[in-house]
Amino acid sequence: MRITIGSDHGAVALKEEVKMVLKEYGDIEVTDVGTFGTDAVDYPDIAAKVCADVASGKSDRGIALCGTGIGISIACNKIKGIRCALCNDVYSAKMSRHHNDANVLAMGGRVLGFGPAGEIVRAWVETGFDGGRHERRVNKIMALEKE
Ligand SMILES: O=C[C@H](O)[C@H](O)[C@H](O)COP(=O)(O)O
Repeated sequence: MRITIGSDHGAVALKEEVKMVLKEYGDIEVTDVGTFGTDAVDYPDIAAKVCADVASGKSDRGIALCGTGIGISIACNKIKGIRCALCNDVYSAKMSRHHNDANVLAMGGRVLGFGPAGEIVRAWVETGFDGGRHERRVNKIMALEKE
């Protein structure tokens, strides 16, 4: 699996922790689009970089982080082809894959501790899409982009 990850200044430390979790798998190729320091950056710019990789197929999925996860998830969901789920718990992370086929995970660096965030990432990476009735609904979500 190829994953592009990015964060604003509010989640740089979390981004490093998430990368360590992804590295444990051994077969996940991670692209880090920044930011790399504590200087303030604008989360829509990071959302655009993460989602460009997912929408183009360069990456299979994306992980987008900011202080709360709210701003970057809103921005990601403006981009065609993206279904970004803001998840602060493992159940939501699993369901975002089972039912929504979320291709971008958002989390908040000022919300989550490293332990819970790691569990969320593992659940999200390891869970598949159920299809069936959920495929119909996801297709309707994607059709909304064309309106
Ligand atoms: O939803 C937005 C994110 O939480 C941002 O990380 C946050 O707004 C950045 O705030 P500040 O510029 O005060 O660090």
